[in-house]
Amino acid sequence: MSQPEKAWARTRIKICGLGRPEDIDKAVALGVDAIGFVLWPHSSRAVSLEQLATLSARVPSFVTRVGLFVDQSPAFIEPCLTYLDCLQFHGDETPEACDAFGKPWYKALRMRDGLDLQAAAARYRNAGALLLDAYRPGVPGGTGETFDWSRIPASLAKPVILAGGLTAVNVAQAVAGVAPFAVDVSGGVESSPGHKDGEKMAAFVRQVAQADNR
Ligand SMILES: O=C(O)c1ccccc1N[C@@H]1O[C@H](COP(=O)(O)O)[C@@H](O)[C@H]1O
Repeated sequence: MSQPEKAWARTRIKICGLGRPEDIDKAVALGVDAIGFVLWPHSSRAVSLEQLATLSARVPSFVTRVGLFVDQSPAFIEPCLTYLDCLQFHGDETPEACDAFGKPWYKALRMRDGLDLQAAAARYRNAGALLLDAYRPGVPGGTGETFDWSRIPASLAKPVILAGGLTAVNVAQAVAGVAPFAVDVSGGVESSPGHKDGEKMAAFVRQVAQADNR
């Protein structure tokens, strides 16, 4: 894989699927850029609206609170908006559906065979970024699986958030090979579903910094 030129001074980090106050405090202390709350109720990492209200209050200014949704109705999403800075759409949402909430958003795309990323970037033209995740039929995300990073074009009209099976072991290689705007990790920094592991989060953040030569 050739080394793409870095367009960013540093690789942003999002840790997703946090459900415990102590995990949020640790992630914030480690300097992550974004905290992800899974609001899709079928996930083992899902938080309720009440939990979202409590957990989001622990996140200080300048750390982005991201809400993850999978093909959910406006009636479900709207009450969550007060507690979120940005929306991650991880299903088959249309661009119009993503645009409907007056919040910054980005679109997750699962890297199934034949996916045309250039066409997707044009279609989701109002997205702040494209999050690229592994494809497993019937599972919308959070699989812990990687995909072939060489499928990502060197030049794409949207910033790339690289996700899918990232861990402290492979993230430096991912950052060097893809030069994404950001990396997103969930299962790779867990001790069990929904329970983040402080050491694994710290190792992940360290590896990204090293890959950035910071
Ligand atoms: O984490 C979940 O439970 C989840 C459920 C439905 C859609 C997406 C989900 N998580 C996102 O999946 C990617 C990759 O996660 P992993 O690091 O491979 O575990 C990431 O963007 C999570 O935000």
